[in-house]
Amino acid sequence: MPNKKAALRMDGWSAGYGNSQVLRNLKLTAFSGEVVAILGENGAGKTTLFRSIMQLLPYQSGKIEILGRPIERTGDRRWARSQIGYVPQTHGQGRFPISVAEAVLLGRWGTSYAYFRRPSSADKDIADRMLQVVGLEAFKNKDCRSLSGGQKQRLNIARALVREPRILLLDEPTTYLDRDSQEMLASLIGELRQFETSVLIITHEHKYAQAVADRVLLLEAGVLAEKAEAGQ
Ligand SMILES: Nc1ncnc2c1ncn2[C@@H]1O[C@H](COP(=O)(O)OP(=O)(O)OP(=O)(O)O)[C@@H](O)[C@H]1O
Repeated sequence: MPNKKAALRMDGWSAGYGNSQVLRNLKLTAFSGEVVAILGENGAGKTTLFRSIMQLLPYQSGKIEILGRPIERTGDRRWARSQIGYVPQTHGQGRFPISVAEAVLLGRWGTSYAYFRRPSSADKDIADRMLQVVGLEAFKNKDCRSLSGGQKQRLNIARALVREPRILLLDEPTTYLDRDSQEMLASLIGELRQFETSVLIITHEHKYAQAVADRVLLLEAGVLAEKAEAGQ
């Protein structure tokens, strides 16, 4: 059951590229511990919505609040990004000869350790915990290049989770997954509720959205609308 603290609030939000407006007057609230799926056809503006939430687009108009804090200035934007975990659609992992555990630990880079600071035992503990959460514990010493597509997706999620984000954005997480892996991912998303993270998933798979989300929203030509209650 999601608690009713808003992790993200957008109101009257419009955004786009240069003179073109992609998102129009959008209103969106996502609560802590809630899973929200955003459905939309190609070009509907789903990625643009994620870019907006991550404060990567120039401001057009509207209000956005993360954990109750209005995001207005550069410092707010930097802080907002530190609260958000993003799992991209592409694998992105597996190009370097490092272990799965090391790849997950890299997710902590820039939080508690960076250039002249080594990862602490607390960093390593949280990396171990998230490896367990995503079910990759047995693979921790394996070369991350040897993982399957579904396992790489899990690794990406663990790497986002070690930053302890309050909002987790999953961009088309099922793209490279077979049915079994899709089901495993659905149960993993369910488990994420325990962290009181607000999970936003963009997808164009209606059935998957209904199965994993508490709420399903439909983005059509830059306009967001409530679809149907999940599970109906
Ligand atoms: N960097 C950009 N510069 C200009 N226009 C862009 C840019 N990125 C996206 N667009 C345009 O914005 C609109 C929405 O794109 P967006 O990538 O948000 O859609 P999407 O719903 O994620 O699509 P898909 O399902 O195909 O990934 C499209 O018309 C696209 O051409």
